Amino acid sequence: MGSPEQLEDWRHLALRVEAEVAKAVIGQAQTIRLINVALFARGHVLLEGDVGVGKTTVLRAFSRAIGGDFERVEGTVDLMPGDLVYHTYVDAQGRPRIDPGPLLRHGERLVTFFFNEINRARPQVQSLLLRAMAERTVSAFDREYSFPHMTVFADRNKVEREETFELASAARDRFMFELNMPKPADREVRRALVFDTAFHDTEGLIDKVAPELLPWDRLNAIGAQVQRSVRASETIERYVLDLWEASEKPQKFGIRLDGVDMDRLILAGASPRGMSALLRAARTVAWLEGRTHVEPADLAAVLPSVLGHRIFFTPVYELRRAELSEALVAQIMDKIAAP
Ligand SMILES: Nc1ncnc2c1ncn2[C@@H]1O[C@H](COP(=O)(O)OP(=O)(O)OP(=O)(O)O)[C@@H](O)[C@H]1O
Repeated sequence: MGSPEQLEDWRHLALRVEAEVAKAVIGQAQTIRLINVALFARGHVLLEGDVGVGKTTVLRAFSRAIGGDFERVEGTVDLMPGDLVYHTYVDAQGRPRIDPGPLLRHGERLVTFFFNEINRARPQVQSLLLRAMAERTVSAFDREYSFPHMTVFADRNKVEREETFELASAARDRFMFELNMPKPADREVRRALVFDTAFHDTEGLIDKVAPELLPWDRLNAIGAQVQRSVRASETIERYVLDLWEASEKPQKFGIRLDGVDMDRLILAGASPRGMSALLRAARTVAWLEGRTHVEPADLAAVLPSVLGHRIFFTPVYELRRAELSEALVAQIMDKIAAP
């Protein structure tokens, strides 16, 4: 078990990781902070963003800074669950061979697993991934492979909807965050991305990041230690329970959305798993800020990313989910008075 001093050392390392990643990826401070929170809160991340906003670059930069192995898989309609587990080919002597596939071949060194365009992969593939995320083990070749330090980042292409398999609601709930990585709005950042050739060369950007800063095989232990060391007061407990209830019955808290029949909007609010993810993430934010108590600001920092993908609407409203969930979470933060 780590002492408070050790936890403080780890905090400095965690902040150093953010600073290193920010050398490669500009104008994405919030995304970088939240990815770091997910790493230390030991949660998986659903990434939703426009194309070409630097998703791959930010993940490769993180992978280099924290160390361990990186693996990337492309979701396609013909990908089969077995393709994640083994790889078949014919060797130089013409013999058929089977090797461990992308999930297994790194053994315990697998730390960052990037599943690109998860909504192009069939539900069978998605469910294998979800099982691997929850258990961090897979059985194959008559033995169990474990990858206890893995964090999954799954990207959902939001531009195209043709030939896609949307993640089921239960699947979305397995992700601690859904992060929306926006195009930078700042003109100076935009200018640099277009005119500074350093940002046209991903390899060069990744090289700027200092490598292997963290004892990545201790992430689980550090994360658990953070959870034990950061307290939530009774006032915070009451506030969180109100937030939870507001995700189920927003009308009870005076929340109204334009053009929406509030009595028919919600199919299901946040799950217990979702609310515990909220607390784990908020404690991690508090720790990164150098505090030992959760404050409402820590909850506010993660609430949209934790709650947005976990509120389920009735079918009439589900088509407008992106717009409605953002508006609803904003009102929940607005209407429930922070202690
Ligand atoms: N904020 C940023 N900071 C640094 N480089 C960026 C940023 N946004 C985009 N780029 C650059 O744009 C290019 C595309 O980035 P990248 O491949 O990481 O995007 P992506 O979101 O993964 O794309 P896709 O949606 O096609 O998978 C890279 O050369 C990358 O360095």
